[in-house]
Parts: sequence; structure tokens; C-alpha cells
Amino acid sequence: MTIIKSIIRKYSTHPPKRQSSLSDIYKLYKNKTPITVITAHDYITGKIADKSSKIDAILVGDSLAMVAKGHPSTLELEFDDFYYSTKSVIRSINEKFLIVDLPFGSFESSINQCIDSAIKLMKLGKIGSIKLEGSYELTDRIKTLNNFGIPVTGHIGLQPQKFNLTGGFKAQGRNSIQALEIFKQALHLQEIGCKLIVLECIPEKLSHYITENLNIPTIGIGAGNKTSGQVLVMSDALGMLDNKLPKFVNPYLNIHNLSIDALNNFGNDVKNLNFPVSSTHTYPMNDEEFEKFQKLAQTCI
Ligand SMILES: Nc1nc(=O)c2c([nH]1)NC[C@@H]1CN(c3ccc(C(=O)N[C@@H](CCC(=O)O)C(=O)O)cc3)CN21
Ligand SMILES: CC(C)C(=O)C(=O)O
Repeated sequence: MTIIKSIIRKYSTHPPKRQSSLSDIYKLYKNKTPITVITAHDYITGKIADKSSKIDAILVGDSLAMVAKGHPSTLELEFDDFYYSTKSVIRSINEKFLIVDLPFGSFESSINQCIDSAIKLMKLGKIGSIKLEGSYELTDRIKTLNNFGIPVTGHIGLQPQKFNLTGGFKAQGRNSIQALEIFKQALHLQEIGCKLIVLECIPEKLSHYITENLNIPTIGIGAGNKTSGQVLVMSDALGMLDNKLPKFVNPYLNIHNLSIDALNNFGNDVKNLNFPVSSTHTYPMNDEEFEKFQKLAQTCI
């Protein structure tokens, strides 16, 4: 071993793992290992996701409009607000593959607008794919992103950015005509170069059929367990808010209520003079120094 190598080994007790790439995600797909994705919307949620050994990828989804910024839908989200939140998530990520959304209003008006928004995000670093809701209407945009080296994740089925047209946050593709349309959209996204596809709120039968007939991974949310992977919004999975959860969510925790209980405990401790505890939570000063201080302080009174 060279001297340099032994020095590196001595001082790097926990060498950081490298960040996962698209090919790591494809390895899981080839091995038929379900791909796990969770959203993050700030530094804290990014840290939690990055540290979970069972999570493969992190999505900065525009759902952050609703769960982190309190908007009624994803339409109100400003690109700049989303951009600042994305920066916070990026600071927290070391290991996971990172997918970032293009929010409503940042890609529709022209191919140029779409490319500019995507490039602005890519310049932050660590981003492995840009996600857009839609299909045929995005053909030129997706092809251009791909041509410039930006891997694209498609998003079909329920497209929350189009909820005004599609009757709210409702399952899609439940009749044969709609199902065929979604299947065609999936084939089209694959054809024009998408590397991953999110399938949201569609019947399990349909997402199974789509997944079997594509050769790129599908990531489902509310689409059953026959997709190549699953994504959930972290605040739903951990119960961070007091919102009504969609049917497809399995709440693994209720941080919201646990946190309210914990804050009540803090408040009670303060009001009952049980916190802070002098012996544990305070900084000591020896008596001699304090007496000296009192004498010195006399002159100020
Ligand atoms: N917190 C949160 N979780 C999400 O999964 C999520 C967001 N926000 N915001 C953006 C979109 C919107 N999504 C949603 C939101 C609500 C339902 C929902 O409550 N659906 C009802 C009705 C389904 C139906 O009738 O077809 C349900 O009971 O599941 C579904 C998808 C998924 N995304
Ligand atoms: C619901 C997921 C797939 C999403 O797009 C988001 O978090 O914005």
C-alpha cells in the first residue's frame, strides 16, 4: 500500500458512498428488484431519505407546493420557490439518485422555456433526471432534453397539473378507451427517449400491462404493485400533515400527532418548571467567579 493510500484509509473512517446513477437504477430494473422512490422538499426530508438504506431515489416533486408551502394544488407553485427548495434538498443528498420536477408554468410556453428551466435545475448539480407531466404535447421538449444529455422521467395517468381538466385528483384509465390512451402515451414516452415513467393513480391491471410491454422502468403511485418501483410523498408516508390521505398511501408513522404530543410535553415542562433541569441543561459557573462578578456588577447599578 502506498503512503498516500494508507493516509487516506486512516482518516476516512466513513468514506461517503458515491451518488447512484441512472445505470444503478437500471440494474435494479434488470434484476427485477422493486425501485423505491420517496419525495423530499427541504434539507431535513432530504437527509432522512438519503440515509434510508432501502430508498433508491429521491424525487423533488412539485407536490411540495401542497405539503411544504400550503397551496391547494401544484399550479400555484412559482418556479423560484421550487428552485430554492430544490437547492435545500440537494445540499442534503450524498448517495441517492435524484429526480426533479418541472413545475407548472416552467416548461409549457416554448421548447426554449422548457430547456432553460431544465438547465437551470441541472446546473445545481446532483440531478439525475428531470420529470415532466404529459406525453404527446411534450414530444419536442423531451427529445431536445434528451439530445442535450438530460435524462427525462415521464409522468402519466393522473397528472395533478391538469386536475382542472380531468375532474380533480381522481383515478384515471378505468375504462378501455382511457386505458388505451394511457398505454399509447407510455409507448410514446419510451419511443421519444424517456428513461423512467411515473404511473399515477391508474388500475393495477393497466399499470401491469404497461410495465410488461415497456423496456424502461415504471414507478407507480396508486398504481398497484406490478410496476418496476413505487413512489410516495414523504409527508404522506410519515404522516407529517393532518391532511386526508389518498387511498393508495400506507401511513408508516404519524409524525404530526407525535410532534404535537412532544411539543405539549415541552410546554408542560416549562410551565411546571421541570425544564430546563439545572444539573443537565445549564452551563455551570464557579461560586468564586460569580462572587467576583457580583462585586464588579455593583459598580454598574
Ligand atoms: N400529499 C400529497 N400526496 C400525493 O400523493 C400527491 C399530492 N400531495 N399532490 C400532488 C398529487 C395529487 N395526488 C393525489 C391527491 C389526492 C388523491 C385522492 O385523495 N384521491 C381519492 C379519490 C380517488 C378516486 O376517487 O378516484 C382517494 O380516495 O384516493 C389522489 C392523488 C397525488 N399527489
Ligand atoms: C406524486 C409524485 C409522483 C409527484 O409527482 C410529486 O411528488 O410531485
